[in-house]
Amino acid sequence: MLPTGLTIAGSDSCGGAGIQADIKTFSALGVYGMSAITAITAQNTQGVTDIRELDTAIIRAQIDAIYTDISVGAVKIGMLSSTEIIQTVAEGLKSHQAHNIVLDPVMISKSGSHLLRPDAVTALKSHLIPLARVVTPNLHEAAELVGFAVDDYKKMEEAARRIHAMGAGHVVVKGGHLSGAACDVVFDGYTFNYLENERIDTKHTHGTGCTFSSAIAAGLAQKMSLDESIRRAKVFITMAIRHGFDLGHGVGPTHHFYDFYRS
Ligand SMILES: Nc1ncnc2c1ncn2[C@@H]1O[C@H](COP(=O)(O)OP(=O)(O)O)[C@@H](O)[C@H]1O
Ligand SMILES: Cc1ncc(COP(=O)(O)O)c(N)n1
Repeated sequence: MLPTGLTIAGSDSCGGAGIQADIKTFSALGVYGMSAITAITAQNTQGVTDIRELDTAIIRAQIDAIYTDISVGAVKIGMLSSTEIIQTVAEGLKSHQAHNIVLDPVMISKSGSHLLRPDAVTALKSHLIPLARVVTPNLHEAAELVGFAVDDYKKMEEAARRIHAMGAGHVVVKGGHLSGAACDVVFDGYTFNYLENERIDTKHTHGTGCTFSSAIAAGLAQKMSLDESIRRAKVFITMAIRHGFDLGHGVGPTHHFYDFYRS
């Protein structure tokens, strides 16, 4: 039996982020990928041109269809778009006693489009953060969650502390948007750890957050410890960025299958 992972997220038509990035990541790391799609984006490497939220009944039906038949090793949550969708996903996961939930609190695409309505941040905090084994905000998302600018290591630590107090098991505040090293702050409720890596000089970072969070979920599905899952995810995202490529005319994707194609 392969370990199994479920992504609950939006579809990215150009394949670098969202559901598509998550399933590629699961597959590259040896996990059988499944999906519950929350919204469809018309998107390319230059931007998002349209978004359709799916109705909550079909979102809940996808979650129920999977959990009533299949044992799910870990869940990655990405784009949720609205308060109603957040409530539906939270109720669905609770009713199936879902475990190993990795919450990437996706808010704005790299090209600047809202993937979460600004009024839905409160619902994300009250309904989903308490269900998460780990939450992985970038600097902007951390700032929206805690209400102050997060732009240096001290503020990343303070933000991690506050998000942990909202009920998350672990918090990883990603430093992909810092100047200098690509260093993420990990907080387990007691101590801070730093995942440090040199910054790769590239503009092709479409889907980095999606890929990193689904790589953490893949590790949990494979019964790795959370710490080990986070460390392997950091290696995976670094290598995927290193092999990122020039697709389209804008911000290209990372290469999820860099290792497979090499061999
Ligand atoms: N240029 C880069 N070089 C190396 N690592 C990066 C780079 N950009 C992002 N990362 C890493 O990729 C992961 C995703 O972070 P980030 O890009 O901040 O997420 P998001 O896509 O949510 O904005 C983090 O581990 C971050 O440190
Ligand atoms: C459907 C969808 N979900 C998430 C993202 C965020 O992408 P990134 O990981 O680059 O911040 C995206 N662009 N599209």
